[in-house]
Amino acid sequence: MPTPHAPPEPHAPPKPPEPPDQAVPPAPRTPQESVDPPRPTSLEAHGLYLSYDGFTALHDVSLTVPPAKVTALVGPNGAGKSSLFHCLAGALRPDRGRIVFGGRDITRVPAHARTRIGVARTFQQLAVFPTLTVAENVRVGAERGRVRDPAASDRALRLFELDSVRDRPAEGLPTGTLRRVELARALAGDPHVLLLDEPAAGLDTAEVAALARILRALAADGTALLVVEHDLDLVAGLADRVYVLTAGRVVASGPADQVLDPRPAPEGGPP
Ligand SMILES: Nc1ncnc2c1ncn2[C@@H]1O[C@H](COP(=O)(O)OP(=O)(O)OP(=O)(O)O)[C@@H](O)[C@H]1O
Repeated sequence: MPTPHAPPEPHAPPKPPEPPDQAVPPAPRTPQESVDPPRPTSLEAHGLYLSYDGFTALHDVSLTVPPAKVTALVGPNGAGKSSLFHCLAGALRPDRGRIVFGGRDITRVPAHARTRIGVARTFQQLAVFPTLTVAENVRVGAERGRVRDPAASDRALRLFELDSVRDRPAEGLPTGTLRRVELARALAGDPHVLLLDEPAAGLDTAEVAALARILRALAADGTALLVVEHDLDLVAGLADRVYVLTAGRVVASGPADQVLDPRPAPEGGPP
């Protein structure tokens, strides 16, 4: 039975960066590439099927996460959102179908190698290293993402307004701050694609608004973003395209204002 890979063990020290994966040539990138948009690298799922002990959790699911756009994945509990997310991140391998990144089939590429070629993710359950400082946590993300430029971590810390807490251990910081640490860590690796699993969970209204601004800025800079999110107000204001998953199938997709349940028309108005 497939199970998602566990997030990094919260109390374990970070693993050292792994050697380059010979089987997966990295997408062409340079240290300067982060300031050279656009980066036309899409992540695509084609006809994915996934089952757990005979229960089909994903049924012929296709989706595209294009560069410079925010794509959202919504649906009721148990719809298969996490299953699809794990397939895209490489933590689960689909039974059938293909995952394609920048034109290459990466279906069999494991999660850690996907991070190195530019597909970064965050976790629904916060997975920061509690004894490391905020800056050290973010540097782990830079190392995982093949970024050697120390300025990349500093940029991510600044973007998520973490400079004032950069030397504090992650342990004991508020949830909203830790969520930003996790986002900064994912971004520090200079990913082409950012997969965000409920990024607004535990954030207050002001933090959600700030998050939306940052995510829009990242998309404007060329990053492909996928957001799995229950907060439909955030999705409505953020996403360029929304996929609705129900019982393991994509039942609707399109621009947010067309796909998300519109308010009922006023009585006597047009049908
Ligand atoms: N490891 C597993 N073993 C067996 N069934 C699983 C497993 N993981 C998920 N499922 C089942 O697969 C279906 C899809 O689950 P999934 O977690 O992907 O949905 P979801 O849309 O992310 O739900 P939620 O919004 O509640 O997180 C559900 O019916 C769930 O019970």
